[in-house]
Amino acid sequence: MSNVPLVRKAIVGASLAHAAPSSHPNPTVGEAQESHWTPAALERAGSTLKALNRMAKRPPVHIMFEDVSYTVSSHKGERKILHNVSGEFRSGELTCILGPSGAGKSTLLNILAGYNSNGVNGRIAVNGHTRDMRIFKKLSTYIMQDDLLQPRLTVQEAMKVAANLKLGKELGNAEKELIVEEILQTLGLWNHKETMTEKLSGGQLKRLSVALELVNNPPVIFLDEPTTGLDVVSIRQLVVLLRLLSRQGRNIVCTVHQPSASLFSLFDKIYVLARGMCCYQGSPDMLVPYMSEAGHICPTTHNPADFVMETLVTNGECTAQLSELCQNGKLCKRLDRMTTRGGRTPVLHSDESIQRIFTEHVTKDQAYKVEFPTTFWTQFIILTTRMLLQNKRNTISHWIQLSHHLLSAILLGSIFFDVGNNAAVPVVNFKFCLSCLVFFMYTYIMIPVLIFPLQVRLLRREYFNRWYSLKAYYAALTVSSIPSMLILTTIFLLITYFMSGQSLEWDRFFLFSFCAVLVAMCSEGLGLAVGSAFSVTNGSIIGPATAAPLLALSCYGMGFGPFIENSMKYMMSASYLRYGVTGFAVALYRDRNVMECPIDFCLYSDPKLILRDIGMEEDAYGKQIIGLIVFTTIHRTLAYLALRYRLTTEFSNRFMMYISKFLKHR
Ligand SMILES: Nc1ncnc2c1ncn2[C@@H]1O[C@H](COP(=O)(O)OP(=O)(O)OP(=O)(O)O)[C@@H](O)[C@H]1O
Repeated sequence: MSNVPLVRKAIVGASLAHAAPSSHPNPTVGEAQESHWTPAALERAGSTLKALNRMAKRPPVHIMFEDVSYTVSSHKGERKILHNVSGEFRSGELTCILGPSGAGKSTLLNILAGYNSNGVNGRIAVNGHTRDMRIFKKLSTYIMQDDLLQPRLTVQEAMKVAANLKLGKELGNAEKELIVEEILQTLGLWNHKETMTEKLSGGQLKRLSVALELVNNPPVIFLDEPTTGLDVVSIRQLVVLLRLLSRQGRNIVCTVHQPSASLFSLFDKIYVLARGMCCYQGSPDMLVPYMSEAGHICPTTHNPADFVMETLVTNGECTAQLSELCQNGKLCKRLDRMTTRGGRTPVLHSDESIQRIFTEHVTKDQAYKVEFPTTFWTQFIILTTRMLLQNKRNTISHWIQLSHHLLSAILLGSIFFDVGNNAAVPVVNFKFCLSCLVFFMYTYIMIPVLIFPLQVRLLRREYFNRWYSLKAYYAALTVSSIPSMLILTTIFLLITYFMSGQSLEWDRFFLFSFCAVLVAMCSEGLGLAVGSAFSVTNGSIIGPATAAPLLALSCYGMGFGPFIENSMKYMMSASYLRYGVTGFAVALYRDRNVMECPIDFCLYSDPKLILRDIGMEEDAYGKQIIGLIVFTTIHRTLAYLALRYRLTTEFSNRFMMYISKFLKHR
């Protein structure tokens, strides 16, 4: 391909280097405040990111990909989303992946960040070596389009958690605080450090997403549509910020829908995708000459980004033509000497020097240690503290749950008022046990089914960016839910147990309550398993649908206990609810004195007979507790595996693929 002599003049837009000098003695403190958050202030603020620069130097990371294709399978057959695209993204550069909607931008970013691996073919290399995901994940961070931030934490608290998890013992507390302060000041968030994350504006949220991931100074940052939903000023501020971060030696790659002309000129490199093919790769200045070479002349008054998008969308043959011209990304159009509009020349390492620095760091640098920066216990303590703080601040949820437990307890207490020691109505008291069982089952299955899918989205970014291990998160999740569960369960039981007139023996109350807590924990485990694997909509169907047969099995045999068939006994032992209801009944009736009989004759004055006729005569309390503990462990392990599978692979894609393959072969 011949070089095009025509080099388009600098495109519209204020140059960073033309910014006026600061009058503030400390630019990071004064000028990065929101009201003065100009590109010039940012540029100067960035140069004073001393704390970040003091951290372990990260090697330049240069990403090269060759003939990358991505195929998805569905019931309609296979569909190729990316068609053997190639390209390279270099350290010290800010790259923009551009293209019409549905071109495959997010898909390419997902693949390069390592978020998608299923159905991907081709070669992805990091500094000349085939990418090792375990190492690459430590060097890169991925800020996704729909990233959610942890709620009920202030900006500073969120940053502190990030620093404690991501920096570990590498630095002391004072240094971590300094880094947090500097990043917040640079990103114009220092004045909002006490603001709760859910109260931040869209632009501030995006900046906080970047700030959280900057804490450990990653050499590669991927951002999917960071400018979506922001106004022009915020977009510009964000891109200027990314540009200055790239100037510190980072490799920053983002997708942008439709950059304005001034924004376009801020990127060092443009990678144009259309219909899963690369149509251009190179500096923004070279795009117009490149298009002219292919016979598409951009009017001088036109924004080159708009022009290329319009041409690709309206001219069907243009995609294939441009893709051929740049060899689907194998060719990169650069100026011979790439100078920025301030006269500064970014240092672009030759492949050999990058290779050398990389190899040195592989052996020496902390960055290449594969383990997490903190130990399991540190992660567990930080995450448990965060979850307890978030739970404590969720006052609306507390009131809802407290009201739910109080009202349900009063309702059940009223329905079954004083039936506990009445030998004339033993079946009614058994129904009381069943009602308590249903209460604990539905309450504790449905809470995680409804809440956990959102938690999974919150967890996704932190887990993918290796803040902590899933085991530590899961252990913290389990432990942090126990205090409120214990308090609410005790309130419910105190009311219902005494209102329903059960035997006033503390040991019976304790055994009944212990069994109730285990039913609640076991149900919560089941709810977590459903919430980990399914969306709220599907989970709301699957949760109760799973519980219904278990409930039916738990009360089978009422009235004909001695005649329950062996096959049914086996099936009933597969329902954790059977252990629960048996535990309740045994706690109330085993080794108990004769009950009161307010009428002439009561068949069930002897509690032994009740246990016999509901088929629980032979059942020991300890066996029920062991059964509940075993099922709690099974449910919670299933939940952990479902969560892990969902976070580490494209679970739903694979699942759908297997289903479609299965249907096809029938
Ligand atoms: N797992 C999948 N299954 C089926 N189709 C998929 C899958 N992932 C992506 N696609 C399809 O691939 C195409 C490219 O999707 P992608 O999200 O990468 O586009 P994009 O360029 O980021 O679009 P936008 O700018 O609108 O976000 C779309 O048509 C999308 O429907």
